[in-house]
Amino acid sequence: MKLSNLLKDIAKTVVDVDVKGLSLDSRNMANANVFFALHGAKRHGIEYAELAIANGANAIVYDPAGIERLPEFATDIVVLAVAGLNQHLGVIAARFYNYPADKLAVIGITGTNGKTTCSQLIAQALPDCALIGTLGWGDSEHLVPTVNTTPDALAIQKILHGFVLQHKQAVAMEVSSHGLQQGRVNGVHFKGAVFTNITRDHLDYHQSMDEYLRAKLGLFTKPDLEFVVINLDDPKSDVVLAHVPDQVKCWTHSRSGRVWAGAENIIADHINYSQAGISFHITWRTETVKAFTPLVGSFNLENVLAVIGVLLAMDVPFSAAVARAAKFKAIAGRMEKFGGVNKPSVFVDYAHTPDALEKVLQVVKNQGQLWLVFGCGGNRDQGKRAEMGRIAAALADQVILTDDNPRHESPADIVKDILAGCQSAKTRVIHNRESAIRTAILAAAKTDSVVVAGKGHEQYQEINGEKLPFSDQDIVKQTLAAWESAA
Ligand SMILES: CC(=O)N[C@H]1[C@@H](OP(=O)(O)OP(=O)(O)OC[C@H]2O[C@@H](n3ccc(=O)[nH]c3=O)[C@H](O)[C@@H]2O)O[C@H](CO)[C@@H](O)[C@@H]1O[C@H](C)C(=O)N[C@@H](C)C(=O)N[C@H](CCC(=O)O)C(=O)O
Ligand SMILES: Nc1ncnc2c1ncn2[C@@H]1O[C@H](COP(=O)(O)OP(=O)(O)OP(=O)(O)O)[C@@H](O)[C@H]1O
Ligand SMILES: N[C@H](CCC[C@H](N)C(=O)O)C(=O)O
Ligand SMILES: [Mg+2]
Repeated sequence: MKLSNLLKDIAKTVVDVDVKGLSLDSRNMANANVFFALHGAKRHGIEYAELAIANGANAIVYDPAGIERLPEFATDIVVLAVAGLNQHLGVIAARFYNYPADKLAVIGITGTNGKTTCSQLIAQALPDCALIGTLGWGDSEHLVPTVNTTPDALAIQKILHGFVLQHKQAVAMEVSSHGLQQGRVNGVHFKGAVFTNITRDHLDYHQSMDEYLRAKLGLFTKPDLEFVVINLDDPKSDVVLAHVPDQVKCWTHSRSGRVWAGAENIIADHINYSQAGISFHITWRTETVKAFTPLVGSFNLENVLAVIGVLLAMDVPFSAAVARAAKFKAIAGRMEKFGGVNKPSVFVDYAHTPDALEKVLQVVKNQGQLWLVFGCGGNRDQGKRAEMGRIAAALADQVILTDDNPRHESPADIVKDILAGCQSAKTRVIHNRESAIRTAILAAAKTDSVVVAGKGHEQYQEINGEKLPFSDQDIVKQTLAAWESAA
């Protein structure tokens, strides 16, 4: 394939090259000869062009933004400027991989919370459905880890191409607001788009909640979208629905009885939440049936309803969709329960936003004393810290503030920000996360509950750019064994 074909209607190529492969990272040029130098958040890829050339690049396509003076390259290197390159990259990669998304039913899921849960449940329910998201990409049983929830534009097309070769039928893909803003999903043809909710997060990156929502809306105006599934109980659902083009079929769900005129509405009522799961009645069109899912918490009912919406939109019969919900398996690091039965119940959960933390604590409340161990990530939204502190103080009986990926920030400063919302006798600080978890569990009575929030499935603690091995799940298991021996 020629570079001129890849860049058709995007940039004019005077000298052409045969394209062997694409890369946007000078450190990873294996099988690639075209290097895309992006205007990054921290630096410009052009700084690495020489290294890319040393590693095999013979064409450099760069974003002129942020470049004062272009370095001098050898004459046999093709050098091309493309304004707004990151927004074009997805289409360029889609062309290179022959539009893999057109051969798959790609379902994009966006929202502050619930993306991983919904995508995993969709993959559990649909045959030959692959995943791309926080837990990795591939089959749910064999996920390849990803750095980002939504990978970069080149990686996405390459992954989708691999799915086509493996004869996958569908893909459930988490679409983050960063991914949308940076054009990582441009060139992906989505069949369906799901909106879970929007609450505070990522205001370090987006300028305001309006900007954050604006980024998310980008998923609902993708060309050739066939259907959307919208959570009508989220206060911003009207805004999302208002942006959906007329020809796209709308599915909605609610627990409140709300319906949307002209949409296919799915309603849950007679809801009974328990530690064993959720039983409810579900109504679609004129049919009402009894339903059950083993997942716990009101937020998981929203996730399950969204997934049932996707299944219906994909022509799965209503009874089959409801039957699948009864078989859903819990997802790693999301309300993952350890202990219980003559031991404290310990929940490892990925709540790292105020809304998620509040919802998780509400689920576990009233099971003895409620212990909470959590912290907030460094180099992320600082404003959410005090809010999470306030929620912790309001809902938990004992709070231990600890470290959660401090990255390049001082752990003491992060905790200080959280403490602004929860300075009280019930709060103490133990920076070492292992000690914090051990302290909570060993002090808990057998009827108590302990929530360890924020890291869920993560297998590391990120400090100063280094990811040190660390697992909440492992520490919880070890400490529960120690609790039992001491009892
Ligand atoms: C702030 C942000 O989103 N950054 C993402 C962005 O990197 P960047 O623009 O900061 O890149 P940079 O470090 O400035 O480098 C500029 C360019 O030079 C290149 N480079 C850099 C170094 C080098 O040696 N050689 C080289 O070629 C880089 O590949 C890049 O193209 O583009 C990269 C490639 O797509 C992403 O991996 C990176 O995510 C970083 C790791 C990150 O932490 N992102 C988080 C905030 C994020 O994206 N989170 C969302 C949402 C999470 C959720 O709520 O679920 C996600 O989708 O993961
Ligand atoms: N629908 C929901 N509404 C509110 N909170 C939720 C919902 N679903 C899950 N949660 C909470 O949010 C946490 C993260 O859930 P999940 O991993 O599914 O979200 P996500 O959107 O993929 O998050 P991330 O942005 O980090 O990828 C869960 O551990 C739970 O505490
Ligand atoms: N995808 C989210 C995950 C946060 C998880 C938490 N453990 C943290 O590090 O803040 C982010 O990158 O903001
Ligand atoms: Mg996720």
